[in-house]
Amino acid sequence: MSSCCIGKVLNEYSFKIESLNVFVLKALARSLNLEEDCFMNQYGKTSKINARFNYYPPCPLPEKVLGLKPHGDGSAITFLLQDKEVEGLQLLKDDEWVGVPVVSNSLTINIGDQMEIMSNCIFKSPLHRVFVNSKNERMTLAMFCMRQTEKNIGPVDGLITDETPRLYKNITFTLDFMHKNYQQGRRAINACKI
Ligand SMILES: O=C(O)CCC(=O)C(=O)O
Ligand SMILES: [Fe+2]
Repeated sequence: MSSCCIGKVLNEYSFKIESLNVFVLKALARSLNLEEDCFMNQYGKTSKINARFNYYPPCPLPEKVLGLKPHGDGSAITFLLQDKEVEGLQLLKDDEWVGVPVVSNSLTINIGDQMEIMSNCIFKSPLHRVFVNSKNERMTLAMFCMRQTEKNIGPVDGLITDETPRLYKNITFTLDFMHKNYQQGRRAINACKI
């Protein structure tokens, strides 16, 4: 596929992901009996999508190497197109690493740090990692939908009550902020907690 063709396909795919993102943001808001635009309003009309192509070659020492070290996504929502056949993604659930199965013709949807903040920790951004194997290569495409401008994000008003106090500061959650924490082996979300 020529680079021009890849650009066109990726552009079309991004538009489809953006409508799916709006659909998911509204559905998450409705599930909490909140006004359906409340996440989108914070998130802004100028939402950004970062696309990351992940390629994991076969590795002769899979028990010694990780494809991606444990991390939470910095997005609000991530839409992951997994490899058609090869598994590798695991997420931490109740202190155990659980494999995420490959389901054909589907997307894996992950909650990111920005949604954890906006929902005041009702929707949690799970720690996840990728393992490699010695036989097969693996390829995935992650679409990170996020707010990325200078505007702050924070827990939405309707979720802060006497019983459920605010857990996160209002913060400018940029990619830079996220990557700095990641490189230093820390979770950006922890730096947002009150
Ligand atoms: O490749 C995968 O299965 C997961 C990728 C991922 O977690 C990421 O790109 O943030
Ligand atoms: Fe991730």
